[in-house]
Amino acid sequence: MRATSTLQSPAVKNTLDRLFQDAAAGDPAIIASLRDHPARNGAPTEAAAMSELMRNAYLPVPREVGQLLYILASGVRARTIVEFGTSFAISTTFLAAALRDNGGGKVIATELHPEKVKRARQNLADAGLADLVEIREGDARETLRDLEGPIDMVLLDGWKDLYLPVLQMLEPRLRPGALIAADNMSNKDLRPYADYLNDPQNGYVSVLLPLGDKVEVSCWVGRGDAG
Ligand SMILES: C[S@@+](CC[C@H](N)C(=O)[O-])C[C@H]1O[C@@H](n2cnc3c(N)ncnc32)[C@H](O)[C@@H]1O
Repeated sequence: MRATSTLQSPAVKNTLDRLFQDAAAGDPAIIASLRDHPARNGAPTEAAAMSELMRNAYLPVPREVGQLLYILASGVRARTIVEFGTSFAISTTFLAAALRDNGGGKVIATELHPEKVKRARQNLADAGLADLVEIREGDARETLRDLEGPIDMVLLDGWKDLYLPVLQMLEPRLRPGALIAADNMSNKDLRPYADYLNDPQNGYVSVLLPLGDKVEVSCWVGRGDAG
């Protein structure tokens, strides 16, 4: 009998359980070891250098945020989803599971660290979802530049200073009603992003959800003549 949701299939469930366990076992020590690093104390650090420091850290969305991503992608019957910041593909797995249940589509994912790209591809293969994901290795500002629309949904979960430029780059290809989920909104570096999304002139209706480290969920309504 078919499971009600692909999230309940043994391959997806077992893969997510293993990845969340590995993240819980390893991430706290990595993050603690970097506590005094200049990059964690506000000093500007180039995206690639930061990714190298975090090469073994999962930094995943929590399970409830993963569930939210599945719900949003299912709710808008997404076919094309863009993900900025893939790491070991935990969030990607939730998004791809929704695509499977929507009848197909593609997550265009992007990750800067080559070793993480390899591990993410393996994890997606283990979950039986590799056919629904294209991982573009490199800097999102380059890898997502030539993307074809229309885009139904975007997840922003890379380094925080790039949420706004990456979203603005994708904006011309958002379809009306596209959903944007931005994780880690409690990070003060995301104030300019929140301000932009909450200014109605910019074409979004937006709300902050108290899940995990806080998630901003926004709907692209466009910059038409609001009268
Ligand atoms: C918070 S983690 C992503 C976690 C992932 N979404 C999950 O739930 O499993 C952020 C990831 O974004 C990647 N990243 C940061 N800046 C990037 C950029 N400019 N282009 C592509 N990837 C980037 C980092 O290497 C890191 O692996």
